[in-house]
Amino acid sequence: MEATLIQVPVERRHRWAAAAGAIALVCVVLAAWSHLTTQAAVLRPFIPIFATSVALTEGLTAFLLWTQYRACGRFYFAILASAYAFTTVAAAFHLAVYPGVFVTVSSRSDGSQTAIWIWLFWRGAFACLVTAALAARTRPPVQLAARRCFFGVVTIVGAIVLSAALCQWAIAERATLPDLVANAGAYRHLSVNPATLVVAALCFAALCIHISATRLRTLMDLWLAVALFAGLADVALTLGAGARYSVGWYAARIASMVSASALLGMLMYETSRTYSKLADAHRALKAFSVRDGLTGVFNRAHFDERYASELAQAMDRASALTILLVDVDHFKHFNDAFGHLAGDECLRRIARTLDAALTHRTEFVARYGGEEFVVVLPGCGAHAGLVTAERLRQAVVDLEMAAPTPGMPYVTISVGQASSDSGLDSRPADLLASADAALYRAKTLGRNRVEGEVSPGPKTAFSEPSAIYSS
Ligand SMILES: Nc1nc2c(ncn2[C@@H]2O[C@H](COP(=O)(O)OP(=O)(O)OP(=O)(O)O)[C@@H](O)[C@H]2O)c(=O)[nH]1
Repeated sequence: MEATLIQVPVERRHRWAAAAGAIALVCVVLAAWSHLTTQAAVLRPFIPIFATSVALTEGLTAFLLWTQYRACGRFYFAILASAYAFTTVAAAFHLAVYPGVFVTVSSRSDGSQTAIWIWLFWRGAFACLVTAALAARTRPPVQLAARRCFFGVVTIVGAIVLSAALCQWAIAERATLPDLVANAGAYRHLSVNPATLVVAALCFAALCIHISATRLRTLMDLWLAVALFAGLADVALTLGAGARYSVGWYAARIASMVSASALLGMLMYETSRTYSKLADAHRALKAFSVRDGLTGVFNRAHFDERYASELAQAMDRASALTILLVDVDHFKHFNDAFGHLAGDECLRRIARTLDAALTHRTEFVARYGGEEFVVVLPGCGAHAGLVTAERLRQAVVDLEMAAPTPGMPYVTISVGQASSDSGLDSRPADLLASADAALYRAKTLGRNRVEGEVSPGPKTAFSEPSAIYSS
């Protein structure tokens, strides 16, 4: 799984999605092109909706880019986040000064000029900052967490302060800044003003530099190109629109929304995919972490946790629970005679056999350590436990794995049994100690046998040594 989106290579489906977005935008531009200057209805709520949605999407994009920066330390993401933070602030100011939203339409102190100057800063700064980010693309990540945080905060806060300062300056200097919009919102001076042409050139250059520098190899490159392309379309349409609330003006605002949301859509989609991949990886890791690497049955840590909770549940429900401690007989001889690899294979086969011999979903086998296994049988009393233990012992004999020990043709196991319904103290450790004592007896009484701890009454051997011993 890729650590950050900068490393996610572009796949065919990504190209199709980005191409679909760009083609939809081109269709909007073409559809509007011959009617750019046609006046449309003046929808006053449009600007608040437009500016709020742009500010929100760009703010969210800045935040997600910041989280990418925090995760990987690549300064590239910090600069991109600052580009979006800049435009978030500019969009908010744009809304605040737009004529007819919070200020009157006609007075000289309104935002008839400042709104468009702020829009120019917004478009120009976005193009510049995205291009500046390219320079940091190949820089190694900032490793130290404190430095990472410091540089990131300085970059983003710097962009926010710069944006707010430029917007404030545009508001303060509204009397001296050249007029871009004539009375009644006509863009008479807009397309001939050098500032506008510089911003248009910056947007075009940013798109070309971005494509040639990145070759659109990663997801980030691809969707940033869509955002830059939409930004350029916004500028081109605004220049051709002729006036506010014309067809071209509305089309430009749509392009601006595409520019604001292109990267956000990709970031949200990829973040949700990353979460589902993480959940899969977590599930796989969890399943893997409870298994013993050699035998594939549950490991000791899982046994410790699950055994205690199964026993507690059995106590709560007043039902029984049996545990069987299983030890491979004379396993050292086996290893010495056939080698450790054969010993490993022997343990694997015994583990599989024990596991396969269990009949209930709640029963389980774990490797207790070395050549010892433990079997937990919830809902199983002392007598049924001894029957199961005997079945397991026989199943291992039936494997007919050759043993090197004199008088023992096959590998065998000894089993010590203890049950919670035997009148014994039923704390997990006590039950285990009883099973261990029973196993010890099975060993001392000749191996290949089951010994149970049944109380009250004398401790009983369940099975006599098998016939294979006496041969
Ligand atoms: N191949 C292999 N051997 C192991 C593994 N874990 C423990 N052993 C071996 O198991 C053997 C256990 O020996 P002992 O404790 O003397 O027990 P034993 O020879 O089975 O004798 P009894 O238990 O008294 O029947 C040691 O030789 C360990 O090296 C393992 O993962 N793989």
